[in-house]
Amino acid sequence: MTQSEAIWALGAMSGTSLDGVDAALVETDGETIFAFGNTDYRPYGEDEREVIRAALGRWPGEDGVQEAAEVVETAHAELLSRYEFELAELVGFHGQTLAHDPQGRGTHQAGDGAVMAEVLGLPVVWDFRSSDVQLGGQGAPLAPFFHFACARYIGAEGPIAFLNLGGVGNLTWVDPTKAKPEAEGALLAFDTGPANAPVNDLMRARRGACHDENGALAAEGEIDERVLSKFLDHPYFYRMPPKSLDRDAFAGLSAAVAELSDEDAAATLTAAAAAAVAAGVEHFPAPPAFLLVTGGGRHNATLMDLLAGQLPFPVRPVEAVGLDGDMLEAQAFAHLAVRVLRGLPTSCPATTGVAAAAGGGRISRPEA
Ligand SMILES: Nc1ncnc2c1ncn2[C@@H]1O[C@H](COP(=O)(O)OP(=O)(O)OP(=O)(O)O)[C@@H](O)[C@H]1O
Ligand SMILES: CC(=O)N[C@H]1[C@@H]2OC[C@@H](O2)[C@@H](O)[C@@H]1O[C@H](C)C(=O)O
Repeated sequence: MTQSEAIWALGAMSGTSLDGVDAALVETDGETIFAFGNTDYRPYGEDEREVIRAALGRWPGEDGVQEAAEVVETAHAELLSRYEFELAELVGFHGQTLAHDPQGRGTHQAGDGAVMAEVLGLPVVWDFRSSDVQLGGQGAPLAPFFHFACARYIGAEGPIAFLNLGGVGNLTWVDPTKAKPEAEGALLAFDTGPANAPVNDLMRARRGACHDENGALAAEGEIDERVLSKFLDHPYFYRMPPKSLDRDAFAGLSAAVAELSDEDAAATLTAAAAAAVAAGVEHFPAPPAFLLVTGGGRHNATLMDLLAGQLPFPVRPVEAVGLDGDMLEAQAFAHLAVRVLRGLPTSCPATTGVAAAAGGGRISRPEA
């Protein structure tokens, strides 16, 4: 594949922390990243966030879901039609995960790609996760196939790792010397556990804030070791990867800090996020040269310090290698959209647990 066969794809991600929509342009052929382009962000207003929050855990057709989908579509339409994205030839639209139960009811991302295709006048790739789940996979994480391309883009010569600290955390171990992402031994990826979501929920309930800015509140508290060790007894940590989580899978953790002071609760939830990552890296097939941290949690100094203290290899924000940690997931869905368009796989046994490398996603085109 040569650069002339690459296109500018626009990816959009509305993540589990419900803060807003990220969008980013990537020039890619779905295998090689040639360039990163413009990025932008559109936060949800408090009213919009409440509509989405009210629909969390719900499935298509249930109360509040259509309203949430409309909020998601409106926010995306506003963001993706901005002038700075005029280069876009294809859109990768993740939507907003409302519910994720791969072993049960499936996975549900709100937002209709066919509507987006009409509004934007561009082909839209969407519903990235369902077919993987139907094939027996976890439907997540999907960013690893993009991480493989990123590892090559930054010139990594051996195994490295990515950690996304969003609402939920997820780890990707990647060996970019393998021929392709679905090759044996190229990837291992899985969700680590709760990352920012429990801290955000605590801050909202107790302080009326959306997050613990820079981890300042957590830094003032004492970690409750009893709560932490009970958290680490959760069977999720003993399961072999691949494995994925629903945002609220660890609801008991928030209940366990209910009696603690604000400071101690924040410290304990932040320590839980770090401990989940430390438990996760035990599954790596070999030590990575370094771990690159992406997602909003890398702005939390308390969390980053805990990670640096607990992990046996260097921990750096992805900016250390010239990537944009606020936009990596949006960029991932741009890259994955091109893979879907070209019929390339987006998941494999080592990323979602699907039986064999699989493609996913639906393609909707504007009618005329
Ligand atoms: N300055 C900061 N200090 C502390 N935490 C921060 C800061 N900035 C962002 N965060 C945390 O990062 C979160 C947003 O992260 P991000 O945008 O990566 O999540 P997401 O994409 O919604 O989630 P996911 O990756 O799980 O889908 C915020 O909700 C907050 O908890
Ligand atoms: C079901 C779902 O939306 N999962 C998200 C969520 O947010 C982080 C983590 O949990 C990851 O599994 C996934 O997103 C990223 C982008 C992924 O698929 O790689």
